[in-house]
Amino acid sequence: TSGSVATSPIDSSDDAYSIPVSIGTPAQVLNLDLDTGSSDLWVFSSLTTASEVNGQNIYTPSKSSTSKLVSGATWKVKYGDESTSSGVVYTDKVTVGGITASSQAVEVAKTVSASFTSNSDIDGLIGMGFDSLNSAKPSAVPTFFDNIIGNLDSPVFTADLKHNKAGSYDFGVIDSSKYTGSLTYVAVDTDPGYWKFTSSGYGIGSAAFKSTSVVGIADTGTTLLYLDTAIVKAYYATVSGASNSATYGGWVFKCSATLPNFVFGVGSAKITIPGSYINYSPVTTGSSTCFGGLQDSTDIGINIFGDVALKAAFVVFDGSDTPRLGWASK
Ligand SMILES: CC[C@H](C)[C@H](NC(=O)C[C@H](O)[C@H](CC1CCCCC1)NC(=O)CCNC(=O)[C@H](Cc1ccccc1)NC(=O)N1CCC(N)CC1)C(=O)NCc1cnc(C)nc1N
Repeated sequence: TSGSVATSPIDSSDDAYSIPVSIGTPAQVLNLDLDTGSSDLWVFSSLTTASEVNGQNIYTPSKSSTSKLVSGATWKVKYGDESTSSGVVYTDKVTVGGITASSQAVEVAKTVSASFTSNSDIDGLIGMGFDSLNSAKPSAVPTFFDNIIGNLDSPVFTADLKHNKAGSYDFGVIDSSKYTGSLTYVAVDTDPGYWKFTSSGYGIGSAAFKSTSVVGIADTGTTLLYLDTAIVKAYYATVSGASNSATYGGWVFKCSATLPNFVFGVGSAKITIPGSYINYSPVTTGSSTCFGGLQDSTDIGINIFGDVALKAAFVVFDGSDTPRLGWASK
C-alpha cells in the first residue's frame, strides 16, 4: 500500500507544517505536526486540563468505539524549545493519507505547557523519529511509521515541504514527479534516535563550495536551520548590517536586505536554499528588523536541518534495515 497527505504551513512564516489525522470510530480529525525530530504521537484531548485548551481540536476517547486504555502507561515529553506535555495512553484506529494503523498508540495529553496552549494551529504531534526517542513508560510504544511500514510497498516516507503553500508527505512510494534530477542517498546514524546524517559541505552565494563534514539531523519539527558558528558567521558577513542580537536571541538584519543563497552538500549533490527563505520573518509584527532563518547551533549541541532547509528539497526518509536519507532538488 501507499498513500499521500497534503501538509500546509500553519502560518505565513512556515513556522510548522501540519497534516490532518483521523483518530477513532467515527473519525475524529486533528491537525498534527509531523515531526521527524521526536517519536511520540500525542494529542490534545477531553482529558486535557480545560484551562490549557484554547481552540485546538481534541480527541475524545470515550466517543470512539475502537479506543482502548493502555492501563499503567504514561508519557511525558520535553522539546528543544522547552515546551512540554504529558498524559496517558490509549490505542485506537489512526488513518493518515488513506493508510490505517488499526491499533495505534495515541498518547492523550492531560497537561500541556503554555506554548502549546497558545498555538491553536497544532492539535498535537505525530512523531516519525526512531523508537528510542519515544517517552512512554513502562515501555516505549511504536510510532505510526513502525505500525504501517510492513504494509508499505516501500519502507519509506517522503517530505515535500513548500514555502507559503501546501506540500505533501507520501508513504510507501517515491514520486519522481516531485523532484528534479536524481536522489542522492546518505547513511543515517539512528543514535540517539533522530534522522542524523553528514552533509558534505556548504556554499554561500556565488563563493566556492567548501567541502567539510557537517553532522546534523533532518527535523521537520524544527522551523529554522541551525549550523556551526563558523558557517553562520561567514554567511552573515555577506549581509551588510547583520548582527548577532542578544535582544532577539539570534542573527538579525534589515528586512530590506538581499540575502545570498545557501548551498549544502549531500554526497556529490548540492541543495540550494534561496536567500529569501533565510529572510525568515520580522522580529515582531511590522518591524523592519528581520530574524534569520539560519542560526547558530552552539547552544543546541547538534546541527538541525529544519524546515528552512527541508523546504528547498525533496527528502526520502528510508526506514529499511539500513536507514538512509535521500535528497533531491525540486
Ligand atoms: C521529546 C523528545 C524529543 C526527541 C525532543 N525533540 C525535539 O525537541 C525536536 C523536535 O523536532 C521539536 C518539535 C517541536 C516541539 C514544539 C512544537 C512543535 C514541534 N523541535 C524543537 O523543539 C525545535 C525548537 N523549536 C522550534 O523550532 C519551534 C517549533 C514550533 C513551530 C511552531 C509553533 C511552535 C513550535 N519554532 C521556533 O522555535 N520558532 C518558530 C517561531 C519563531 N517565533 C521562533 C522560531 C528532544 O530532543 N527533546 C530533548 C530536549 C529536551 N530539553 C531541551 C531544552 N532540548 C531538548 N532537545
